[in-house]
Amino acid sequence: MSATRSPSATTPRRALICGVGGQDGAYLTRLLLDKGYEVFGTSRDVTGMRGAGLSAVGARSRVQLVSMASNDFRSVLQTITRTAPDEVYNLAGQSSVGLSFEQPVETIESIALGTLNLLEAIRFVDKPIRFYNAGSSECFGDTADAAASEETPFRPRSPYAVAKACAHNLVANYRDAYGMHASTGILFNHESPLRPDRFVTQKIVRAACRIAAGGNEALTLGNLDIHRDWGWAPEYVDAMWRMLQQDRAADFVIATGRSVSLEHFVATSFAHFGLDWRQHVRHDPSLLRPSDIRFGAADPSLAERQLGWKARVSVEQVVAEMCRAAQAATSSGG
Ligand SMILES: C[C@H]1O[C@H](OP(=O)(O)OP(=O)(O)OC[C@H]2O[C@@H](n3cnc4c(=O)[nH]c(N)nc43)[C@H](O)[C@@H]2O)[C@@H](O)[C@@H](O)C1=O
Repeated sequence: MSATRSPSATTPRRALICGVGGQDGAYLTRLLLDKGYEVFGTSRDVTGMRGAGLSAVGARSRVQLVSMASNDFRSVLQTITRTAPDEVYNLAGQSSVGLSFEQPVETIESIALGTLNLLEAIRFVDKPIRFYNAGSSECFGDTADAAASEETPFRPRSPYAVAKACAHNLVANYRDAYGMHASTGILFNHESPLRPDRFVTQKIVRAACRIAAGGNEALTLGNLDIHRDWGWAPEYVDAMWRMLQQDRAADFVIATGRSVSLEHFVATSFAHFGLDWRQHVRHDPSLLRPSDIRFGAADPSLAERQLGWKARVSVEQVVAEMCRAAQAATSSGG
């Protein structure tokens, strides 16, 4: 089976990235521009969009921004019709697991209904558009018994995970029922300097950086006794692209294959700045989730066999890169 489609020599391929304003949107835009794509990116209201991630990867002026509300079918259909993409990447929707307990309706609507609207709009325009859906390892729930593969059943433990499981099943159904080239990437945690503070990795790294610079503060965290497979986001967007170059659409687990504890992440981050984390971290029970995943572990071997994709960056390198970026921002007053 040939893994890669060859680009046309004359017309650049068009990609539509829904939810371009986040970490993955920025890195994916950069990747696709480098591959010669014409890139359109959506956000709910592009007039108010800061686009700091796009600027950080040097792609702000080269992506064509479009306002689109993915939970509004009219808006989605209009965007697909006007941009006429060859490939659609669905990265839109509420992305915080913690916040999904506070905003369950917005979470379900933006993820599940948003994905359904995109699938329906693509079906409606009846063009051979390839569709990537950002799935999540959160769908597996706890994987204490065995590393999760594409065959592992879902046991979601948050409104976010329930929404992602619904979107995943919709994509599989549209692939089976209508022969659509639609795939879900079941991505485990992937981090970078573009992560907002809402996610634990950036919260830790920036706090350690401030403390190292003389800040008089303690870092408050919820459950330290969790394990995750943390990878490097710029590598993960390449896996997304590879999925859409396959002759046959399928779903893939994307991860490093190694899980470590949050305590290891904290200790490595503080050690980067020459600090002992135990002196600076406090437990805050208000940061505990109503239900959480204790152990998340992945088996990404299918992606290596079929997509030729393998994570190269270790969690320790992720920490080092994030710490360097935080330090550079501090020195430049950012
Ligand atoms: C694959 C998946 O990956 C991400 O979801 P996440 O794993 O929930 O990411 P997080 O960084 O918010 O939490 C990681 C763990 O860390 C624990 N934790 C402790 N103390 C704090 C704390 O203070 N803040 C946060 N945020 N978490 C804390 C928290 O309870 C959880 O067990 C998203 O990209 C999501 O979109 C996605 O799909």
